[in-house]
Amino acid sequence: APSQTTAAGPCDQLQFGSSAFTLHSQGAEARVWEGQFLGRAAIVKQRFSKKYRHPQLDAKLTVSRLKQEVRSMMRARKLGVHTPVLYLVDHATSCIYMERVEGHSLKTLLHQNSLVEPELETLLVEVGRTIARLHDGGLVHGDLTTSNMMLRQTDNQLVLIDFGLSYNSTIPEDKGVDLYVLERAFASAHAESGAAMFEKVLEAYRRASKQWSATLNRFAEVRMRGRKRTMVG
Ligand SMILES: Nc1ncnc2c1ncn2[C@@H]1O[C@H](COP(=O)(O)OP(=O)(O)OP(=O)(O)O)[C@@H](O)[C@H]1O
Repeated sequence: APSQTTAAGPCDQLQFGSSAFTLHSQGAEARVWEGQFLGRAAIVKQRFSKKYRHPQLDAKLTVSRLKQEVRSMMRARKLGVHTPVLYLVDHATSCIYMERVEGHSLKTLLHQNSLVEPELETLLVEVGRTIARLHDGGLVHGDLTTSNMMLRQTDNQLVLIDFGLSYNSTIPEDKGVDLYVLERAFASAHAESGAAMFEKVLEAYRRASKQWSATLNRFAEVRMRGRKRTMVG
């Protein structure tokens, strides 16, 4: 039963029933664990407290971020975007148990040059369509990078992960910033071909999104502001 979940010690161990989880990675606000959940490969994302924050404020923030992340994952799924299957939300330990997506991130695949045409083009088009689906549904991802997009080996589907910074918005500026973050990610992680790849993503977005005009106008403005900042700073 879910109530058996315990996080022993200062969160350096994680246990569900009799199965133990091993630490996969540690970010600034969350730890990611790997293990088995009811016989399935699982990832557990655990939010932890920030010592410098006021304890009560901190607890409230942790709870609201956890809820927001879960809601956003579910919302994306309703919009037809693939996200990890949600297994369990444990508020007692601030943990989200979810499907472990089998496969690699887009970042890894692009670095390894393991994608060749026409698969690469198909995938970039899918990225653009996926973001359009999120945005048209009023959801902004908040951390669109090629590390947060995975190609699931079992069905060759593009799966979006890490909804930790996602929020509801229909404001073109917010969507424009979302696209700008992805453009920067392509440019910095995939130097030679990054710009050309992002152009394909953008073209697919333009074709797929009903609100493309307002969003892409804002995106152009966000981009200009970004450039000015780089030139000054
Ligand atoms: N459902 C999943 N299936 C497979 N791998 C996952 C899954 N969720 C997370 N990961 C892996 O764990 C890493 C960190 O997860 P996530 O990005 O959600 O946490 P985070 O602490 O917010 O990280 P970041 O600092 O990148 O924002 C991912 O980059 C990915 O490699």
